Amino acid sequence: MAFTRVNGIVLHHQVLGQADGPALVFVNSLGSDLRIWQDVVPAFADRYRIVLYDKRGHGLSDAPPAPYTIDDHTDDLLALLDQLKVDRAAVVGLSVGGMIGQRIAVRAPERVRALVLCCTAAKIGTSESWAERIAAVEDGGIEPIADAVLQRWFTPLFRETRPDEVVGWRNMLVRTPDHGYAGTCAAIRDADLRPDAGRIAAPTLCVAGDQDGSTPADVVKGTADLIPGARFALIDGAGHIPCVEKPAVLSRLIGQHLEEAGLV
Ligand SMILES: O=C(O)CC1=CCC(=O)O1
Repeated sequence: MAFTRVNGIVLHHQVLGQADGPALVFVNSLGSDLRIWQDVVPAFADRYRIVLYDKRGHGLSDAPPAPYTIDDHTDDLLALLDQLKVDRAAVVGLSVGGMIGQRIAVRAPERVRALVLCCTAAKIGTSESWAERIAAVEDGGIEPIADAVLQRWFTPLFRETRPDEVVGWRNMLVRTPDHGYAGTCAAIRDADLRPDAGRIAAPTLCVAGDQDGSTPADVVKGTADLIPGARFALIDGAGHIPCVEKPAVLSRLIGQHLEEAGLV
């Protein structure tokens, strides 16, 4: 666990694995923090230098006043990599984390060796849907929307058979600062990365969950189709957070992609 000041805010991050291995960065989703990667990291810790962090407004990182932009989040990641002296990294991003991954691949292509875009898209939702969500959170906090979010995060099977874990991940969600959450909703609302998707040069794998209620498989596939050479993979029995629900399957897909990209 470490804390670093970048762009005027403190970011919480962890560096694990092999100090001299290729860098592998994981970027979390809306309402989550770096703990969502805990069951994926062990598959890579023997070969990679792994960087986990809480993006602004989330986890133990600072939550400056809303709103944020995807470029704010991207600036934070670039500054964090500078601080850690990581010149180039493979980037795995979940949902809004995948939007940050797409943006860094366009803005700083020399720093991205490979990209895994998990349950994400170049455009997520509509301005109206995000405006509604921001208004709801500004009005009553995250608690009243939490159960609806959890329904998109996890499949019915996961929710029925692993209720204590659902409670734990729900606790993570509702403990996100309201303005950190709403600020990142605004970043997603305002981001349309489709015009630049064709400029992504990093080898890219797009992964979808077959029961994802937030970025359905056809939406993820639509983004894969915009990125030159991108591959698409579908995980059966997964919602929006396969790093929690299907970590072994996701780890295998990430590992194969990184090998094909020549990282190890
Ligand atoms: O809360 C959701 O609907 C899931 C989600 C959308 C963007 C993100 O990062 O998570």
